[in-house]
Amino acid sequence: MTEQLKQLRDEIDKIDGEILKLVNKRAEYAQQIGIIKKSDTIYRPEREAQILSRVRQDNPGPLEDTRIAQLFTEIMSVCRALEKSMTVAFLGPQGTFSEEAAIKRFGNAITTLPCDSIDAVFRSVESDNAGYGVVPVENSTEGAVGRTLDLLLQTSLTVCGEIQLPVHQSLMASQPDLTKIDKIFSHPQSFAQCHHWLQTNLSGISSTAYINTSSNADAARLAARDEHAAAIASKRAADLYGLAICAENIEDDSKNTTRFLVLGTQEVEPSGKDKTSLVMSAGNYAGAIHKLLTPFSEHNVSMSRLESRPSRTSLWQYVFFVDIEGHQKDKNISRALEELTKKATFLKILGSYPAT
Ligand SMILES: O=C(O)C(=O)C[C@]1(C(=O)O)C=C[C@@H](O)C=C1
Repeated sequence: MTEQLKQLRDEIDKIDGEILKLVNKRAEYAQQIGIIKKSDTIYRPEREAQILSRVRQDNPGPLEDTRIAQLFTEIMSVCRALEKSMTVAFLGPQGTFSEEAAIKRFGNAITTLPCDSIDAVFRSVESDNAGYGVVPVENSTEGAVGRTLDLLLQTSLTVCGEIQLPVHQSLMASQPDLTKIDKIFSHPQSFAQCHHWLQTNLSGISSTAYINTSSNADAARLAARDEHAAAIASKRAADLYGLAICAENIEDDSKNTTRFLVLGTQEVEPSGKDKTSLVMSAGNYAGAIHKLLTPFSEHNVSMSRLESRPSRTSLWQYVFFVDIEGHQKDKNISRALEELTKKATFLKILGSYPAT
């Protein structure tokens, strides 16, 4: 070993000693906070969002901001686990993008509960089998996830967070020779996200050989059992089911992103940069929607999303899912919501939470 290498490693050893002391000191403080909170909610999304925003802002580099956020998410995850263990339900099986989203938000020091449907994720949190649930709500290529919207309308749960996950699809198989492949398994949304790539690069495989599965991870599981099959799924699923990656980043839009919601039972306090989700409906007359939207413009509230969905109560009646910028405790928002209550035939506030 050269003298210079030894010196650098000695420096790293000293720093590791400091980090070790400091993270444990931090964990002790979290433990004390846990005692003060007693039976109160341990997970505080607004506080975690503020910590992540501060460390990103103060980050001198060379580590990238996203790496720093990952590191601090894990530090908070282990501190939180010391206060109380936490179970998070998600759309399974293991290896789905929903699981990735759950770990992106909560870190690895959680118990994960894979569920076989979006309905089951809602049910797990409603019945207290899990403290929180993670469900997909929209994809930048494919649009809204209807089932999630329908269940949000009925549930007693609150939305207490959002997670944006860049979604990169890979083609994988039990052996790397693509000429042997005669069928492809995947979730319908993933087929749609990779439509152009499949037509250009695998034109020999007819779309009748595309087999829909309930999740990407399930597609990987099925492909692992059949040497003539490939799957479109995440790299994580390939690792999990021992598949070889044949092609990476095959999504047609490199910015392909899925937005997930965190479901819980708590009202989240303002973080300083928040979003509020609500669902409303208007009467069936000319100008009804315009009337519903005026309180937002009058109180200077920005709307980041407006999605219509059949109400499922009567024919051609719609509900509108709306995301606005700010927290329901902000003055302009609470005033707009007060007026909206008078104008809407139905209004349900799903929750305010830190915007990402
Ligand atoms: O500040 C708190 O309330 C804590 O419990 C500490 C802590 C943290 O590790 O910083 C952990 C869990 C909460 O979700 C928020 C922050």
